[in-house]
Amino acid sequence: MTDAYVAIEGGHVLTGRARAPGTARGELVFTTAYTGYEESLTDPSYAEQVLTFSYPLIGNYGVRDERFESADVQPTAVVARELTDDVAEWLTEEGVPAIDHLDTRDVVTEVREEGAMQCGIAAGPDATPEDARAELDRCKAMSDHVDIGAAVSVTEPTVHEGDGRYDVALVDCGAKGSIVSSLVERGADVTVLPYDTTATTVAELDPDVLFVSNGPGDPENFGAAQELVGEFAGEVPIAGICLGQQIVASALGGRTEKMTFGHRGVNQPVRDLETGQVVMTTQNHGYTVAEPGDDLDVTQVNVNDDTPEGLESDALDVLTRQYHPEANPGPHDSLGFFDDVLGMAEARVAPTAD
Ligand SMILES: NC(=O)CC[C@H](N)C(=O)O
Repeated sequence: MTDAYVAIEGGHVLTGRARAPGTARGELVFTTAYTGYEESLTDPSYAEQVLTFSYPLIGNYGVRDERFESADVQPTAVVARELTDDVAEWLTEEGVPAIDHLDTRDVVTEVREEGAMQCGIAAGPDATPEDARAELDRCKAMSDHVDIGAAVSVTEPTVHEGDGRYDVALVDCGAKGSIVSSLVERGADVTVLPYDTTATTVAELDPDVLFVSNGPGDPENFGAAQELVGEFAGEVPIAGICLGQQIVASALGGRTEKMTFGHRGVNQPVRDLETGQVVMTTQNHGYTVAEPGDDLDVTQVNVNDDTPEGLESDALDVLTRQYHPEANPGPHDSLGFFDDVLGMAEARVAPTAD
């Protein structure tokens, strides 16, 4: 049945089957993750994107909200080879258009060759290719979503209590829930702060770590978070994940750039330059740090393309990762990152004699 359309930048329209009705637009990206569709679909980093799953069957173990990373489905629309009824019903309830029965190999090949592209979606009994094209016409470039932080961040500080051993201020640029829980489980009280929090608020909290979260869009559209990093670097240990790494690098004199199609999946190999060890990581990013700046060292790289996966400064107590150590979805190989981050806090909580 053909009742769903994907209009792709450049003009052509792919056809498929509507699994959740509606119209939408966004940046067309793909993930190779073969598990963790609930986590991916609720990851705020996917805001303003149309998420294509390259794995051919999505939804075969149902939908359970305990696996959600946020309260909402975050991509503007979903594309897959085959979506189960469970996922189709969930996306219908959430009002997020979904399309299957198209050849996702073609979509992935095209995105790999042309880069992440704008697209328009129309799905449902009355949908037409023109509806999809009209959505494409209204689609903005990712970097033009200058207010994207406001759409995904808390509006008021929110406290998640651990056992009070450390105080972490988490700047919420679209944080995944499991970043918060990874810190709370390790004894941190986590104050989740709006993406545009001022230095005065952070100074009043006097945290042991300033942590910049993952999130959607272009890191250059997170000026307030960059200012916080610039203000507190050298005073308070700083950590960042994904968008957080990009924001930290930009704030400390580095530079970010957009990648052709990015890294999205759960088996991206990352090499630690000191130990030589390679770990499998979860990734979801379309920007990368092009230059780390003078203060930060690249300590980990992507095995496939050598892009920076870890940045550190011993002098400034900065530790960031481009991948997602919290997993959800994906392997748990790098959960130790959270111990290392809280290790920086340990030095402040219980300073050693030297
Ligand atoms: N997962 C993330 O934090 C994504 C970071 C950023 N929006 C990017 O696409 O590169």
